[in-house]
Amino acid sequence: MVLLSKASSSVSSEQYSYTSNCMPTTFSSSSSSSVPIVDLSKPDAKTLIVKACEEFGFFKVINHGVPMEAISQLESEAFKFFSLPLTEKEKAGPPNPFGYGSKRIGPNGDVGWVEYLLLNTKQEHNFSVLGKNPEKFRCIVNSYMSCVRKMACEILELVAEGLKIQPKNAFSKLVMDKQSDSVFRVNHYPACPELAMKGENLIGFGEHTDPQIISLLRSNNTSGLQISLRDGSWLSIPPDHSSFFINVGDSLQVMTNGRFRSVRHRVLANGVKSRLSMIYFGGPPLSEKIAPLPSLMKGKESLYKEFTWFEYKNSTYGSRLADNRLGHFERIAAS
Ligand SMILES: C=C1C[C@]23C[C@@]1(O)CC[C@H]2[C@@]12CC[C@H](O)[C@@](C)(C(=O)O1)[C@H]2[C@@H]3C(=O)O
Ligand SMILES: O=C(O)CCC(=O)C(=O)O
Ligand SMILES: [Fe+2]
Repeated sequence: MVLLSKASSSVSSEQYSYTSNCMPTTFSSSSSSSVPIVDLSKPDAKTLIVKACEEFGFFKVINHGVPMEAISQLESEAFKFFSLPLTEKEKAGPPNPFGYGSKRIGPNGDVGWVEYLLLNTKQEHNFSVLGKNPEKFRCIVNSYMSCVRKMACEILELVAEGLKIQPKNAFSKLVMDKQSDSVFRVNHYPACPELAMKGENLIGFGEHTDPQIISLLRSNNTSGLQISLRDGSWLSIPPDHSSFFINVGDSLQVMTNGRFRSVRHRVLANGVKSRLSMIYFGGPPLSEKIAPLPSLMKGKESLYKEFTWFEYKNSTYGSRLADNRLGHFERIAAS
């Protein structure tokens, strides 16, 4: 069921007692690059962001303005939720597409060493099944999301300024729109002690790109996140619980006509410590046309066919995690 790098083994822990299907895998990783760090309070932020989005589709943000209190309250509520008995957590599931999920990711057979809560940002959830004090959980999730949405807006305005796009809210207005189809996810990767003993790798969340515009990720201090570099090697991202990590999503790649790179990334589970991550996926309204901004075309053809976010999202949910989802929407260049 879950991928390990060497021989087969049976994995068991309190809530994870199942046998994994182990497949030999080689995990090459790179250590010669490091991730760009952007200080949002500095005047060079917009230039560094554009460069990072072009080169990596990924960067780390410091001085982000999200109060540590909002972060730690959510982390503590999330840990409380994930430590409930499985039967309690399953009351908030299955994720179709929102709710509690365990091991299965998406509707098409992907699996990972992860359990999660997937929420939409329009607060249409039945929070009454979310743990012991659902009202408290709801307040904490809402205040965290509004802080992170503000940061997403700030970053997207810096992107527009860095790319000399007018008006500067060309991207940010999409995630600030009341109809914005944004998603919020909390992932919990339990420690897998068997891995520590065998020195093996276990996929927590398989490789993929995020379909939305931008993703803002914060995790506790447990490693696991890797991004794919242009040469195909994997770069391990050292965890930093006080910073945020930003991913360019497929939609931003399209809106910049391929100038920005939607980064492939994955998570490996940890043998010793559990990882908790919270990700805000900033998406446009469903009816929004996703197309390159005219000012970025400079007489060039669009690399992509026209589509709405609704069409892209539908196609996404028919795909496997590792698929190249944008592939269907690329235009074949006329020679
Ligand atoms: C396998 C899948 C899970 C996913 C929907 C999909 O069919 C392909 C994209 C996956 C992804 C990756 C980024 C986000 O975590 C996510 C919520 C999203 O929008 O696209 C997940 C989807 C999911 O877990 O439902
Ligand atoms: O949990 C993480 O650190 C990243 C997970 C991820 O990439 C996702 O949920 O799309
Ligand atoms: Fe992701």
